Amino acid sequence: MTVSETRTNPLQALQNYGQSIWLDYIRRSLITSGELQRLIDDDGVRGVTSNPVIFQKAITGSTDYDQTIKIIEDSEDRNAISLYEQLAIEDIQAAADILQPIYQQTNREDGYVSLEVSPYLAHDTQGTILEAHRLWLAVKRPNLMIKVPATPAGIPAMQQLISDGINVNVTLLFAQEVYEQVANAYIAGLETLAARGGDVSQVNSVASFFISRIDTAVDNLIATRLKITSNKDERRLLEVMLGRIAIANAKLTYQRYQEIYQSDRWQKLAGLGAKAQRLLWASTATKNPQYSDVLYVEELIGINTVNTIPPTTLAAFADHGQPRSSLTENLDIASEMMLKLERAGISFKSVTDQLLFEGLDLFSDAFDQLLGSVEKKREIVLGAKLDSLSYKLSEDLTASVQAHLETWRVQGKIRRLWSHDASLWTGADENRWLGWLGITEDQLAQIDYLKQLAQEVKDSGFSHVVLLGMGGSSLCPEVMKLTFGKVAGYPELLVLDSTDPAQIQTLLNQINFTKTLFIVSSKSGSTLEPNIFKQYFFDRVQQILGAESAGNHFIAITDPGSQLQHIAEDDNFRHIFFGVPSIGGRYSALSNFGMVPAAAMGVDVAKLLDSAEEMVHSCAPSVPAKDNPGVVLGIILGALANQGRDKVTLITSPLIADLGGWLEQLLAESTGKDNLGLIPIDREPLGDPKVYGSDRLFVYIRLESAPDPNQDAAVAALEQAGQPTVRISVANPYQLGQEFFRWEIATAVAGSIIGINAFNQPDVEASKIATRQLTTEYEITGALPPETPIFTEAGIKLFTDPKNAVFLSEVVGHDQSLVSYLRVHLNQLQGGDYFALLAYIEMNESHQAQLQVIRQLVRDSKQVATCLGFGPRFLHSTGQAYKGGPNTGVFLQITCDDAVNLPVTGQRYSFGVVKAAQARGDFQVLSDRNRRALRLHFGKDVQASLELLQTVIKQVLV
Ligand SMILES: O=C(CO)[C@@H](O)[C@H](O)[C@H](O)[C@H](O)COP(=O)(O)O
Ligand SMILES: O=C[C@H](O)COP(=O)(O)O
Repeated sequence: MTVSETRTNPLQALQNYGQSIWLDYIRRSLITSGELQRLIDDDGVRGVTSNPVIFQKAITGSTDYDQTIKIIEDSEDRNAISLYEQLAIEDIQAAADILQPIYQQTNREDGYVSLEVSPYLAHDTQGTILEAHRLWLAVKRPNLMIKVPATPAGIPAMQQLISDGINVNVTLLFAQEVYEQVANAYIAGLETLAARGGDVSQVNSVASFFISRIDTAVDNLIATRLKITSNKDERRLLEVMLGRIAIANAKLTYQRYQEIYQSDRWQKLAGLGAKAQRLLWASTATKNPQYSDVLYVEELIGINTVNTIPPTTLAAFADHGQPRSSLTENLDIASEMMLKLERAGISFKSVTDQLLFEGLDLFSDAFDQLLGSVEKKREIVLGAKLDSLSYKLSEDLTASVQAHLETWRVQGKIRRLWSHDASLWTGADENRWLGWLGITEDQLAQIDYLKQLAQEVKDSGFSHVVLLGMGGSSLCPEVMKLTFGKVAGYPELLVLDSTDPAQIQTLLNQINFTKTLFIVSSKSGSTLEPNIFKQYFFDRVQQILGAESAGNHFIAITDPGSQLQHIAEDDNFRHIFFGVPSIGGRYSALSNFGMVPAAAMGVDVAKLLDSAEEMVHSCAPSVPAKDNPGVVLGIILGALANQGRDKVTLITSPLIADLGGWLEQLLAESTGKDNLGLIPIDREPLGDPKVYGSDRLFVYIRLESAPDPNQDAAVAALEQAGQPTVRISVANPYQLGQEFFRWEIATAVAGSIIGINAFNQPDVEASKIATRQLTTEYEITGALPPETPIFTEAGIKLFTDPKNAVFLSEVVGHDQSLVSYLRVHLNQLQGGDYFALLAYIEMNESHQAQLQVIRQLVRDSKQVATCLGFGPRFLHSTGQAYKGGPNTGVFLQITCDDAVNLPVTGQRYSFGVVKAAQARGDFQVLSDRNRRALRLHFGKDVQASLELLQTVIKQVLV
């Protein structure tokens, strides 16, 4: 090319027409490769815009960011949104620095880079204001523009931000009327700033007016009309509008711009140095290949405008663009075009309303994808440090799960969960029970007191720590004890959660009072069992060590202001650790109820909580449903329950088997109510696939450091047989903290899908009341109300409620025997039912083994799910679902005469009486709820009675 042939770059030439070209694109390599600088130098680019779609394409579709994600994650675990923001902010800052000279040379007219607030805030004025301020402070560049959508909530936010001196790019503008609101809000914002004595010349703003999407939408409507009309005039009218409405709309809006910024009102601000809010043409890539690829550049050139252009259109215009002052041409035709549109019966208002709606969705969807992709990249970096989850479901079940996942994503339900929205459940007081969402972070922030406690207990030379508590106050400590065992250098943890005198005696045989630290743990501080445990053990310690020293052997964990707090203060307990009132017992594992006993037994709680925090980040509100491990699990649990697969069968590696006990409470007590919910099936012996019905979901929690090959084989066989399965991999026991959190989220989500309040326990309260009536009666009369068995054989007495007694005796007829009664009772089991043994006897290995055999016999014969609970501990756990959940349980309660008599200090009743009252209270509520329940009462020789029962059951099931 000779010198004379050298032609000015058409992009550069646009400056001569008063138009600035910005680049509608950002990506890290654009900056690091020097390409942005080249575009500035060669093509006259004077600004950069970004949006959620642009960042989604940049981060999802490239490896530009992977190394940075690794570096960040290696130093400190972050959640997806915080990772994304760091990446985006780094890019925005780098682009702002490159554009800084233009910002200065143009006296702050150009040289801006835009960063959009979260699209999830489009309907939240205050949220947008806060987020914009946060991003403004984080980016720390004067040539930043914060993008805010032109929604009814976004416009007032923009006005406020302008008055705060923050540059704003108002985006998603389609309609002239909305533009006018935006321009007025901008002017009002500047007026406020001026009235406050602020420097209005420092603030700048653009109004991003979308172009091509209008033609796409209108052309589609026209095409539909053309298909159905043969009227020539109408066809001509319609055809003439194809590809012309967007430009007409922009021209008329530009005319309004000129009028507004010539007004007297504006002139006052202009006199103070204010800059007009320029119209910025966005969405200017041609979408219809039949139109010129530079249509939305060539036709929109005018003084004091900006066109933000994506790279391909930029290159096309540099190649063959023909600049001319086009915006003010043929305004009459533009007006006519808009009138014609209305005349043709196409409502432009409906089109622009719809475009705004779709535009918001598009950005939200892109943001979801972006955050999902960042989460995936984060998971790759974390590897086995994050427990993984996979599932195998039938096609139907998969479709149902996918549908729920999509609903949760589209309706922003994870964000609603994290923002404590009670309407996700029943709209009662659920919002008051979500404190567990933030507990891991809070605990880590004050980890020192847990470390100090661990050191103090270690130094004190205690041989045992005894945890006295029930349900939510005992099950996590029990998981810690059974998983971590005795930690070298620390006392051994023992957990007492039974009023069975034999069980208490077994504990007494294990400890030396002078070397034992007791932890009385009760959130409410008013639960019967921990209260009488405290009375008993405190009295014993006082007797041995004297009144002065006893308190030194006691720690309390309770909610502030509880009765237990006052008792602990009066008795000079060594420590009182507090719970968080907005965390219910079963969600309290990662709070002091789990962590104080764990620290006392020498578990590295900082390590456990750090690991849990990784799962918290994965379940964060910013992680879309399908990538959110807690939500995925919850949706599977909820969706399958709603289709009759409500028996959540837990298979746990031997070393972490006790997690099942904790999960039982969480799932059953949270969801089992209103005749709905999940029935957890824990520790049921594994069987051949043919012994299971079609009411199960199997969840295999595999400890990768110590898996059980038998479980592996059984689960593989179940998958093979088409049973629905979820697999969770836990690399090592310290990652159990992750499961506590994942399952809490999952339970809350499942509860929402099932449609119940996941945070109350109405039927547990009912049996507490029934028990209290009985113990009160005992205190007055010295005896529990008399009761008569319906049948007795070999020292085993049968009790039931009057209705069931009539039913049983009618069916049994004259053939009265233990075998007959049990046969009739068990014959009530139908497909979809479950069988539960409720044993108010000492929970020890030999009793468990015998009851497990009975359970397995019933399961194999009836092909129903089976449960085993020891009373009274299960009352604070699965008891809720047995009474309040689906009425599909057939219950066999077992009680016994106590061989040991242990008095409760200060009471007329003994522990044995309390246990008997609990069993009777439990039975009474089961009956009140029309459950199918039979009670067997053994004599003192429990072992022998269990053996007999096993024989009888075998005869029943032949
Ligand atoms: O709003 C601005 C600039 O302020 C742009 O980044 C704007 O988001 C984009 O031009 C559009 O989203 C692109 O839309 P489209 O070409 O996909 O229809
Ligand atoms: O799960 C909770 C149990 O019912 C015990 O309650 P608590 O911690 O208030 O004593």
